[in-house]
Amino acid sequence: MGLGKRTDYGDAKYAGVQVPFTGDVPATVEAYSLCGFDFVVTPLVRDNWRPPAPAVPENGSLPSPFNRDDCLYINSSQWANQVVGQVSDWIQPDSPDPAVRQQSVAALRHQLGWAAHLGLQAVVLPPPHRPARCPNYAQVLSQALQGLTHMALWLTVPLVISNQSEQDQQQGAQQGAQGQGRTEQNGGAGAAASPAGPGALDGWEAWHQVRAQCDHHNLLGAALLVGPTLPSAASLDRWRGESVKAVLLPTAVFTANKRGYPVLSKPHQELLAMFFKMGVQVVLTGEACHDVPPPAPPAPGAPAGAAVAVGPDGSPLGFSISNPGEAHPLRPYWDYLCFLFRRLEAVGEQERQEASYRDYLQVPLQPLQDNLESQTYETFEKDVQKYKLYEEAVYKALKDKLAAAAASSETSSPYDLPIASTSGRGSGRQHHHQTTHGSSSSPAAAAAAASGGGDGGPVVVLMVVGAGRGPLVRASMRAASRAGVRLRVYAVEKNPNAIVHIQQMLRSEGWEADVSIVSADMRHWQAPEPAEILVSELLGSFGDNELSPECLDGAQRFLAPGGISIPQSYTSYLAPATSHKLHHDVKSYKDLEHFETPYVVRLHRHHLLAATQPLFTFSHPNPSEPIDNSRYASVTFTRDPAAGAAVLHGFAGYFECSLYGDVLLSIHPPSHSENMFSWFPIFFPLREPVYVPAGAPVEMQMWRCCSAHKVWYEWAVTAPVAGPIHNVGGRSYWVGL
Ligand SMILES: C[S@@+](CC[C@H](N)C(=O)[O-])C[C@H]1O[C@@H](n2cnc3c(N)ncnc32)[C@H](O)[C@@H]1O
Repeated sequence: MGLGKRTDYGDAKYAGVQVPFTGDVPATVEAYSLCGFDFVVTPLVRDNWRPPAPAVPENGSLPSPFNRDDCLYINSSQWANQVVGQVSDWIQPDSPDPAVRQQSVAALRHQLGWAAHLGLQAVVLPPPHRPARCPNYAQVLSQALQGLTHMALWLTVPLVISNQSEQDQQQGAQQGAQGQGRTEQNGGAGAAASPAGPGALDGWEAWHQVRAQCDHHNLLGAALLVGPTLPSAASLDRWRGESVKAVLLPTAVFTANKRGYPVLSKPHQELLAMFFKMGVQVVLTGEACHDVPPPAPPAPGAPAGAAVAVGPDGSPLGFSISNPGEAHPLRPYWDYLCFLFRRLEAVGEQERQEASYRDYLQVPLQPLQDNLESQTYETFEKDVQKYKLYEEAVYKALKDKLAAAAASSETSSPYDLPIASTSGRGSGRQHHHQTTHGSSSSPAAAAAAASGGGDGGPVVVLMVVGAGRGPLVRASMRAASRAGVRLRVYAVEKNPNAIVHIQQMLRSEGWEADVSIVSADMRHWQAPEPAEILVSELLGSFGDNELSPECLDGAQRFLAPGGISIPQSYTSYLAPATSHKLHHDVKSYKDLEHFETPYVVRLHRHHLLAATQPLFTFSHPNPSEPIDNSRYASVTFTRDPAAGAAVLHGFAGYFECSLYGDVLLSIHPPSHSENMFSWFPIFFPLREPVYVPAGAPVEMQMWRCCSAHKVWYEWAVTAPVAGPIHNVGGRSYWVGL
């Protein structure tokens, strides 16, 4: 029935329970569903079942591997949705004993085949018995995965593996191998520095061994087995980017509170909260092992025979116990999971709206090369916070201009002011008529406007370049009104369709006299007068990737000496990232091009392996002569050794932008502008996942390349191992100039 009614954490609301082998699946499912659990995990065969000898009978027909009574038997899709199969725990495909190995491989194949035949949604696989080296296990799984279309394999991965059991396994393996006249190399995983603590192995290493050999197959996921001792928080974070399908939570991990109810330690609660938020389901394992007091007497008005359900602290949970399942010994564990799930903070409105974009690959916009659609502008314009920041930046710039003008007026004549001294409404309107009909305004009209009668207040020439449907014009007008300044605005936009919306805005706001619309490419427009302030928003998720530098280099011709560009500068940032989901989605295109394309993504199930590093900075206006917007950076990301080894799927990119003075507009996580949602991060994928040993730094190279008609990025990993340079010569992805 779900841990709660909330839907904001996806499938995490469905909890499962591991149960012994059952011959009567419907009755078992029913009993545990009365107790609250949504599905059961049950063995596919009886414990004592072993595969038949491999001999083929004389008549050529293959022997049936199972009898009806030996194996899980279901014949209804309803049960298939509520049953997850469990592969026998004794199976050891990498046993040093050849007989055990052969029998294990045969049993694993039989059981996987049977589970697929039943149409189960998933099966839980036993943990690799030799976590440091399990090629046979991986090979059988790999073969099975090739034939599967929907059934998932959930590999049990203990978060922490006892070192002793691994040593025993290795010794056994060496003895076995010597007996056969050959030796085996240690796979390395067992020898790696363990974030699991002394005397323990890192379960992540075992997981990585298997999934790497299974070529990162999407139907192979991890079922994380939680023990009483947890590894470091930094190492647990790695699972955020992995394909975790379930958390196996033994009843033995619970402690008892003062009233005897099963509860979890604070670190375990936090771990569970992390997985709930990732949408991961919990499966309770083991028998009830807490002495829970009998249910409290029924609440007044409750149905006859009902008892009140209470939480671990004894407080009523708001519902009555009126069915036998609620008196089930595992019920207090389920109640506690409900309690933890229900108390999670609600997902914010913004995050809820973005939920459908989570980990969804989008190719970045190219607003210079393409004309954006009205709906795209409409989406931009919903971001109130972005325009507030622009308004603030324009306001501060105007205030500084006024202050500078006032300071200079004390020492010189008013005609020297950096601000045009007057503006006549009549001249302004005329000016507007000229520009809306053509693609440029007339210098004569501008000169007339600058000297025209009017009310004698200060007038600042402000140009919005790349005005879209006009929201930055609106923000600038608001800032001017706050600062007590009159603006003469030029709204320059190369998308003729967007201009229709600006015209409408000017009419409805009565700004026709103050704003001139210019239908032109800012790089080629001949401005009738210099601008004191140049406002633009040409930023992509990586800052410069929508070609703001190239456009503003063209536009700065008409910025007055000492004029201000808003933004003043922007810097891109990168961090190495694990994201199984993104890697899989890019890979599913089955071509090179998609691995050499950066994507805009609302990153969700991902993990940053190290802190971000700054990459490329652009400042405006740019006084360099000639201007060179190509860039190269070599970046090293150091990692906390306690975080353990990890896998690198690509790089997450962000930008931070100084609009003016201290007004910052940022999607860089440490400084992200509050409530701003216009940009999702960017993701640069890698063709092959890279194993990063514990504590090993990641080094990458990134180039911003420019030619006459396009700009593109190339990127490569150079440590811990060198990999291919991606997108050489912009062969797969570029931004058109
Ligand atoms: C990201 S949109 C921003 C639009 C608007 N300022 C806003 O905040 O909603 C960038 C706009 O700049 C325009 N643009 C891009 N390059 C341009 C250029 N070289 N000259 C004129 N407009 C340009 C695009 O057509 C687009 O309307």
